[in-house]
Amino acid sequence: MKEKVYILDTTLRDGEQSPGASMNTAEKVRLATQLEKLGVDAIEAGFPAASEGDFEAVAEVARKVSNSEIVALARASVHDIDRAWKAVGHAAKPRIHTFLATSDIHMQYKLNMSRDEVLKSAVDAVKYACSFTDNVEFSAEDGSRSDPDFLCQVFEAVINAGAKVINLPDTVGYAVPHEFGELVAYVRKNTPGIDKVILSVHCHNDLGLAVANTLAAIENGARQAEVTINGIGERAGNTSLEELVMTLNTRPTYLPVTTAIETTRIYRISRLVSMITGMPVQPNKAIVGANAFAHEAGIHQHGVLANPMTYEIMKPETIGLTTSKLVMGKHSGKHALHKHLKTIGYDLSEEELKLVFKKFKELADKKKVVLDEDLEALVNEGVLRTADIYSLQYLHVTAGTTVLPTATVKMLINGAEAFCTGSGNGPIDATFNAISELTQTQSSLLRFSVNALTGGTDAQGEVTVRLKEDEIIALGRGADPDIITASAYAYINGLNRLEYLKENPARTSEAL
Ligand SMILES: CC(=O)SCCNC(=O)CCNC(=O)[C@H](O)C(C)(C)COP(=O)(O)OP(=O)(O)OC[C@H]1O[C@@H](n2cnc3c(N)ncnc32)[C@H](O)[C@@H]1OP(=O)(O)O
Ligand SMILES: CC(C)C(=O)C(=O)O
Ligand SMILES: [Mg+2]
Repeated sequence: MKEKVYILDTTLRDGEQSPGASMNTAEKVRLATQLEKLGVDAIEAGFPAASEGDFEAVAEVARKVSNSEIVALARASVHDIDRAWKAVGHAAKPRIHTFLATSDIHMQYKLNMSRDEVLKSAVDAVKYACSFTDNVEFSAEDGSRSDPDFLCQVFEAVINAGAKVINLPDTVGYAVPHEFGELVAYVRKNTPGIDKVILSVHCHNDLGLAVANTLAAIENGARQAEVTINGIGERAGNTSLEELVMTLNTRPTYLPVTTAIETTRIYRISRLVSMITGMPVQPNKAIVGANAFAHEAGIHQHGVLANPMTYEIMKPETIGLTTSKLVMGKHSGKHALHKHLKTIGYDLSEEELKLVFKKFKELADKKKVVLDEDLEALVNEGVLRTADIYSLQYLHVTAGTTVLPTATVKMLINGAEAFCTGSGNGPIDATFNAISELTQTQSSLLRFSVNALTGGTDAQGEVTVRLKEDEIIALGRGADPDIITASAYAYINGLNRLEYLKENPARTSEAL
């Protein structure tokens, strides 16, 4: 039988201490309701003495949530504890969390207090909080940099004063896993009464070790982990809930513990936190990053198509995603391209695939991600087309603030040279009018879009047009550093496709 590790989520308190991540009451309530559904044992909703707004938010969360404990943070002071209790006293399961620093540097420079004064103040605070509720947590701020014997002395005293949860924070993220694990073991061995309470840890990620330190602590007997969604929190953040829980879930024999977290809710709550706080999740973030279940390299994509477990240690469904993603880019291979083309409606023969694959690689060298629309154009161009009727030979455009935009176009039409001059509202309109005049076509332009294929003012411009003639629709695409030339290529490309589709109506639905 596995022992339970209690999860205290502090996204609404320490997470909110991320610069710019402040949440209002409605946002805190919305998140707290989702955290409750996620199955966290306790929600630290805020620091009621910090402001009227936070007091209100904690009080409202305490009204709305009934399954998870609602925790309010307070300094070791009568005023803060009074505010904390006023805010959470009406919760179905309230907890007061009071804290005081125990490291020499914090006591000397920040608190201006001696060890004896800190010991007394911690005991007084816990006793006062216990006059409201028997559910009191005490944290020794900067515990990991405190003298271990003094730490044990303070813990013993606050346990005797009534604290039910004893928290050992690595406030500044200075600990390393084996050392932090040893400190937890030391505290367990040298604090009388520690087995009657829950030993908790609260790690920060300044060295990127918050999750590793929390795991080391659990390995050594800690049974509450303080975490945040997406690992947000003061400075570099806190232990990330999703990384901790998914490590325990994915490696079930690593530690003999379990949590009550409903993992299939992880992805959506990660998105919600990101949306509410305005803090984007980095794409390569473990578990919830956009790339965590995305594969770009051809060798990986081939493996994943054969059996996802070749390159996926977790099923995407476990965190609430429907599937993993095969991203079409310059590292993709033929297997993935074939499969992807099928999903967007093109079942190509071996020969056709070879042709499109070559063009796909050329395009992928220029573009970061190849979109479905690009693939569609490649298929249309490479497979669904015969020799062009129209091609551009020459284009000269005059445009500016004081001249009528004019375009002179020379084309090859069925092998014969032809040229004419057209005018229009702008240089592209003038070019299109000249081409339309030369080709004597009646198509209408349904869409015209310009994208930069690369960055900077020297970017390749890519133009896409959608043309319609007699109920037949064709896409045209052209690329050139000059967007007027790119537009001419796209228009002529679209006209060639229209001609082809008129001759081959069976291909029409594929080209749409
Ligand atoms: C590690 C952590 O995450 S701790 C939690 C951090 N969270 C916050 O700070 C919440 C937001 N904070 C605030 O809104 C404000 O700092 C308040 C309302 C709490 C206090 O504001 P102020 O009274 O203006 O004090 P200020 O923030 O400048 O300084 C902190 C004071 O608290 C004292 N203090 C710090 N920690 C504690 C503690 N655990 N117990 C008692 N006093 C403490 C400091 O010594 C200092 O006291 P002083 O004013 O007598 O010098
Ligand atoms: C208040 C305490 C638990 C804290 O956030 C820390 O020490 O990092
Ligand atoms: Mg903290």
